[in-house]
Amino acid sequence: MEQRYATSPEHLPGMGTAELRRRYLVENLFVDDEVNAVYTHHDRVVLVGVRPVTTTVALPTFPEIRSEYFFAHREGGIVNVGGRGTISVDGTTYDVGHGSCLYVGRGATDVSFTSSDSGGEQGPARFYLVSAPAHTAYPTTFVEAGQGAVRELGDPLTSNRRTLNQYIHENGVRSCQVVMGVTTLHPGSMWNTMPAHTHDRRMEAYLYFDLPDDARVIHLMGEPSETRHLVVGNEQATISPSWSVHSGVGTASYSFVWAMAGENQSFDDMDGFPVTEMR
Ligand SMILES: O=C[C@H](O)[C@@H](O)CC(=O)C(=O)O
Ligand SMILES: [Zn+2]
Repeated sequence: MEQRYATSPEHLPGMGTAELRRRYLVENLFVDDEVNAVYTHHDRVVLVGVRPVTTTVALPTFPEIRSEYFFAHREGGIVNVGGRGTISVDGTTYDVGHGSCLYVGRGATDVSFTSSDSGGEQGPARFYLVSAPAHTAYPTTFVEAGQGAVRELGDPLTSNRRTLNQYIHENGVRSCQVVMGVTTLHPGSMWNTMPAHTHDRRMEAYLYFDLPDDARVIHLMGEPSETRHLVVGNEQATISPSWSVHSGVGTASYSFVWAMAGENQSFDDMDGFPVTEMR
């Protein structure tokens, strides 16, 4: 498990491109038949990528979280950004298609991942797990792609028309900390989360997917008064500390999994600012 310690906004102006990417961009989560994990000390969120190809891949525990099994004192939300696959949780198997979401509650002991058709059009399943510490056990619950609470946002005239699906949230699948969903840009729209915001109560991670291989998302980060950018490829994640803007524009349309954890779960508890104040 890779350790990434928390940073403060004063650190940002001195960082060059390589350091920004090393701290806030996760490039290689999905490797054939492997489990890759990044521990971000921002709200103690762990990001995990699993890409089962030839075999079933079990979720191990990690020395860094000092627990007998991964979900001993954690919960997590999982979205499949690849081809159809299954997730087995203590003997129950969930059929998880592209864009569908499984919440796994604290106490789940044996969790494993399988691709249903790794040679298919969408390739092997790619399971993206966002985990945070949990104080109690909520039931493991599956949500089919598109069956969350839907918000239609933006306008094609400003190139930010998008459909947001909330899967794990206050009025949907319950959790201790993790709030999670998927946003899909409409064809011809390129901007996500513009106008942008921060939320000092929660960190947030974005995993961009369904982006063509030769396209990129220019992802903005930093305090609104001092922004930087990351150039992000398909199936790469960005870590956004509570003090950071998180908004991007693609060179093609795309989707992304957004996930948050921290002080509260209130989706609308955001700190907005006019775009004219950004620097
Ligand atoms: O705090 C909420 C998150 O930044 C995202 O849900 C925003 C988003 O998906 C969008 O505007 O497209
Ligand atoms: Zn946000």
